[in-house]
Amino acid sequence: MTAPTVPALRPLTIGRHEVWPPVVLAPMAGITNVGFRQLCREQGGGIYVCEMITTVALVERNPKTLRMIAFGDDERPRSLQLYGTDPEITAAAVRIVVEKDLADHIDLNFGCPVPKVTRRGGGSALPWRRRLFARLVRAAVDAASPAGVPVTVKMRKGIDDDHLTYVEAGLAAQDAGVAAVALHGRTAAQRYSGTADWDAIAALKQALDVPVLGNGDIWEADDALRMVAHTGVDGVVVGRGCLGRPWLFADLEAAFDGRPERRLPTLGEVARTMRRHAELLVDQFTAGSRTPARGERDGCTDFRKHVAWYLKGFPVGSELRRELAMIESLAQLDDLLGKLDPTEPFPVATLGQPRGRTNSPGKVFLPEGWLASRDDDTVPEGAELADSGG
Ligand SMILES: Cc1cc2nc3c(=O)[nH]c(=O)nc-3n(C[C@H](O)[C@H](O)[C@H](O)COP(=O)(O)O)c2cc1C
Repeated sequence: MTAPTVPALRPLTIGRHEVWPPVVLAPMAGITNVGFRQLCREQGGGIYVCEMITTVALVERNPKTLRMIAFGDDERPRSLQLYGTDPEITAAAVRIVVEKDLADHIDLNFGCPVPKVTRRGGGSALPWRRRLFARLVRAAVDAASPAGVPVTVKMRKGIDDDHLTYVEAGLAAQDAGVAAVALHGRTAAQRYSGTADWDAIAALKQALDVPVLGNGDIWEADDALRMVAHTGVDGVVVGRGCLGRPWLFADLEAAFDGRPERRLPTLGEVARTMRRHAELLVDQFTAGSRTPARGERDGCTDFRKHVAWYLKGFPVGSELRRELAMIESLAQLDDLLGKLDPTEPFPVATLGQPRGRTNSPGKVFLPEGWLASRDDDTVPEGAELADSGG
């Protein structure tokens, strides 16, 4: 396949931060913790967004939440995603971030499609209540701007095909002073099914003056170049494509630099990446643990969910896979990784294939009367989440 022609390749500018390549690791709850981000950052440049933090938990100084806000010493910009539905609570959370210098960039989550969130009017349901959306974004921007901390929003196309909000919400966010708008080209009803609508991303890019970031279905580096060529976006946001494949960030940097991609890793190289990932998670959990033994066990437990993604397509027996997905220590991991055939070539048939969450479309649960309440700017009751992550 010939490389797509990319119109304009410039560093991505978010406030005063200039980032090359114009690549963002999508926030993924339960995944993009400090250990995983370090692993990805070792591969290539970009913005690497922390797991989602809820504004209520931050304002209440929830200890688990405060531990989740962790960055590497050399991580710049320190990028944090907040989830909130109440402008005042969001502003209070942003003020804490700014006053305590917890982050250099704040992203607001308006993309979450899970029923627990949308049935209370939060996440991807919220932009529908357009006045509240505008008020919320403005509250965050006003609280962050005195410190020069840029605020961005990440959203979906809308609730479903009959209730699209993205252009109107993008313009409102721009008016409120955001530094960029990211669009995942799916509706809430689509969840993670079907393909992302890159035409919608192109339409948003046409409509806005602030940088637009495109999100959805970047599985390989070529996909990122194709998205830029198709939509003209200023940067790409990569989620599931890097699950079990953190080297995607090296490929993306090479692709944006116009260098050839690295050759695909053998199973031995994948095993070394798995070891590095587990080690970084153990470091992360040990830092927040009472004992090193506890930290090692918790780090290994966090690593387990990644095993199947790393081994996807490799001829590895189910018993070994099962054992790897139950590790409790790095020594156990070393022992099991030693049983893999290091010369096994990469399963090329898996290239470009969807990974991670691919669940089917579903009904979007909304608060009663939600669709009839576009201009109601009251905060939906009970929509704040007390707990971060998910
Ligand atoms: C496990 C998982 C957790 C996610 N958590 C968040 C989140 O906390 N905040 C958010 O804005 N999006 C979240 N997302 C959505 C991703 O950021 C991204 O928008 C989506 O996966 C589409 O991009 P992709 O096709 O590159 O995966 C999550 C996705 C997955 C798979």
